[in-house]
Amino acid sequence: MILTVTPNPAVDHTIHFDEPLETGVVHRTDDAVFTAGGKGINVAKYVSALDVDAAATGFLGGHFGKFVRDRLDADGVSADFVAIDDDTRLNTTVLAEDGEYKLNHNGPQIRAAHVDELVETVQANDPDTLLVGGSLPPGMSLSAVDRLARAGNWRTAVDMGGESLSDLEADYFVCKPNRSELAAATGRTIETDEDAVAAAEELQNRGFEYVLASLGADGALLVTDDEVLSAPAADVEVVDTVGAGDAILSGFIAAREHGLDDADALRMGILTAARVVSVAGTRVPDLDGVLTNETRIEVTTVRRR
Ligand SMILES: O=P(O)(O)OC[C@@]1(O)O[C@H](CO)[C@@H](O)[C@@H]1O
Repeated sequence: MILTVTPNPAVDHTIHFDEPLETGVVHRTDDAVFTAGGKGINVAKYVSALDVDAAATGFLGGHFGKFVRDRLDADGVSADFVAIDDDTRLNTTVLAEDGEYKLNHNGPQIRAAHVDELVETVQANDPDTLLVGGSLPPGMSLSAVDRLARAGNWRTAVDMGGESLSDLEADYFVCKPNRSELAAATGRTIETDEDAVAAAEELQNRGFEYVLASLGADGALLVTDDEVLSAPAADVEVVDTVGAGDAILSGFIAAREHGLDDADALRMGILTAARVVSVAGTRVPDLDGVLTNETRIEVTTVRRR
């Protein structure tokens, strides 16, 4: 079973405008989508839709917290969250003619007792795989992530900001940096494909079993002990890119749970992301055909290690 931890869940609010945004103008729309989000929650939703036994935990409070619980319930994702006093945040994505704007709140205050309760919740669920995803809310330190990773016999995946990746100390199964997180984690400038490979390899050498680097329109890289694999992005019409990284990681983790090899896991990540970017916000798209690899994605070996 996979348990995802989202320390800082969100109601994802996605609104669309057929015009560029301008200061001093009231833009109006009737196109709004609300979903339960936060990186770990998205992974729980997507892997559940890929036939993997999954549950979600983290901190939830207030009306938005109730919204997230209700939506997970409606999506059939089991939830075991620690209740907090302050309100879960609302994150807004504005899709305008001039681009995609992502506006994230820092989130509610977390106390030490909440973190203790979270560790106990994870231990009670005793997953095979734990995933910690997204930003840390005020009051929760990075050492709490190492504590979660070390609190039982699970393998732990992380999807966190680049600087955080370089400061983690426990052993981790996989991390999923995007291009800027790779740069932040390694201090390297990433301009070419070769730069991305070198940075992902450097990160893998620091003790991650796998580094799954999501490179947007350039697809993704998977670095293992033995090789570096690369896959292009699928050719689809993109509505918005929110949740794309969570989807790549979900496809990868789900494939591993289904016993598929590294190349198929990378393929499944790409295919899951292609479906997620084709719908607004972080709602669960139709994932039929992803498990059976209906659209073939060419995976190439960049080099053996
Ligand atoms: O502020 P964080 O925790 O880094 O990211 C949160 C978030 O932007 O990530 C998800 C998409 O990956 C969204 O569901 C959510 O709003």
